[in-house]
Amino acid sequence: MTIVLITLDTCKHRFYFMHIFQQGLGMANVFAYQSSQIDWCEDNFQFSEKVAEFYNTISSVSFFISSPIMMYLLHPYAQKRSRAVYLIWVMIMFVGVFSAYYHMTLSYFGQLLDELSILWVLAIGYMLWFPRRHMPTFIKTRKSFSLIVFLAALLSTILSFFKPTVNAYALNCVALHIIYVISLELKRCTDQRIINLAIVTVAWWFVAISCWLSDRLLCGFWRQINFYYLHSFWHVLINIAVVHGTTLFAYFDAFYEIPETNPEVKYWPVDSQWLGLPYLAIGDKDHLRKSC
Ligand SMILES: CCCCCCCC/C=C\CCCCCCCC(=O)N[C@@H](CO)[C@H](O)/C=C/CCCCCCCCCCCCC
Ligand SMILES: [Ca+2]
Ligand SMILES: [Zn+2]
Repeated sequence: MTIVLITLDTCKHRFYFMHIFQQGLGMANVFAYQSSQIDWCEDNFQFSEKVAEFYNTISSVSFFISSPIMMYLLHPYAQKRSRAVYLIWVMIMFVGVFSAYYHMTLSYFGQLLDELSILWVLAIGYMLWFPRRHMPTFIKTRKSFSLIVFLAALLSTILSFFKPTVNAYALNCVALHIIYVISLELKRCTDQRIINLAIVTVAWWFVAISCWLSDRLLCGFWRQINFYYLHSFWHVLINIAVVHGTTLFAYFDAFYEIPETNPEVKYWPVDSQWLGLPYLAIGDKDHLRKSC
């Protein structure tokens, strides 16, 4: 009897919460097609009445192509360092699924799933890779740093319900902080391969964010020339930037935390910076340690 009452009570609160949630947004149904307050430049329902933005939906698939490849390539590093490396890429697969669902429906629920999954990937990235020596001095261990990041992500999750239109801009600002951290790391780095990787990472991000901003802010212009694919380009370009960025942070992390493994950046399938995807390999030979 008690269990039934508790269940009924929880359900009542859940419905009450959903009611406030929907009333607050002035929407009939958060799952409904086009209930999101954001609509990307691409024409809606061009090819099917089930898929709102076809190219934006299809390009989201790129996240679940890169993720299994990176999990496979990073296997030796994850074994030595932490299984959380796999978690990052599993979460990025979820980002891909939620992003596809969001662009397919343009629902408010889809938007939140997309944004919150990105927020939590970033949070796990910070917990795992934020360089120890740049942590505030009052934080003594990675465990306490992770707790603070966790609480900040939790608070941001709650805040994200209040003004949904600013969430994406706020997430993009985190990328600026990541670039700042990269610049701090590069100050003590003399390995030209790593410096090149950092430059290429920021370059991919720059092209990606230019597409994102242009799609958001200059849609009128792009529509005039019937070219509204910029957000789908962003999906692919940010995916490439994330592959490069995560490899860079994995390298910094391994260099300081597990130096005995001789970490080395390699490229797959061809070991060329121009033709391959970068990943962190665990070295099997002694090579000259450069300073970064
Ligand atoms: C100590 C730092 C550790 C860094 C770890 C980096 C981990 C990677 C994190 C995030 C994955 C981002 C995946 C992007 C998904 C895009 C889905 C999407 O398009 N969503 C849009 C709606 O469809 C939405 O408007 C976009 C919101 C903004 C997302 C901002 C992502 C920031 C990505 C940071 C990338 C870092 C790469 C290196 C930067 C120089
Ligand atoms: Ca649209
Ligand atoms: Zn998108």
